Amino acid sequence: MSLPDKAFPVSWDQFHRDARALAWRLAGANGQWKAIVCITRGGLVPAAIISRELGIRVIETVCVASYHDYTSQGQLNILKEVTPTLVENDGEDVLIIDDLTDTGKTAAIVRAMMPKAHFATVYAKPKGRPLVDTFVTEVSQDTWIYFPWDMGFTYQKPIADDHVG
Ligand SMILES: O=P(O)(O)OC[C@H]1O[C@H](OP(=O)(O)OP(=O)(O)O)[C@H](O)[C@@H]1O
Ligand code: HPA
Ligand SMILES: [Mg+2]
Repeated sequence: MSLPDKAFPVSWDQFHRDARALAWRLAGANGQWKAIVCITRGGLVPAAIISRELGIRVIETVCVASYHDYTSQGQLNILKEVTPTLVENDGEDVLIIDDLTDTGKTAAIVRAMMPKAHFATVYAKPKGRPLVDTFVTEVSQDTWIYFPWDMGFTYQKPIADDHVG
């Protein structure tokens, strides 16, 4: 397991604000979306917030798993495909939501299923950025984003304990 150099921890409050900021951007994008397809599991949380903000009540899933042991990506497994009615017309008027795009591999696979859909993530790293239509915050490729649903409270050492000089 290799840990990226930098950490970008996100609290529930910040995630809610960032997902709402994504909804504002999408509202300005003039899309008339008939459904949200969220990429599980990470896309479930922003999809709930965006569906509330944009009044989209049809929510579908595409179930993909790739990061098997923490930060190392393995084979991409599609555990469940999207319902065929949404794939018709190449996913026109469908909004695809995920929490982030990193290498862009997940986005590329799901985009290929619905090439005309609008793809949105809350966070994006440089490699994945070209694959998304709308996102809120970019972080560098050597940063790991820590989501609030993966975290718990732990003791933090004082900065001075590790500070030399
Ligand atoms: O751009 P990529 O390098 O493909 O990585 C991005 C994907 O990785 C994470 O999901 P993961 O497969 O870990 O599953 P999870 O959402 O169930 O945690 C994240 O939620 C994205 O879906
Ligand atoms: O930076 C990340 N954080 C959490 N999950 C992820 N899956 C791919 N990249 C990341
Ligand atoms: Mg995911």
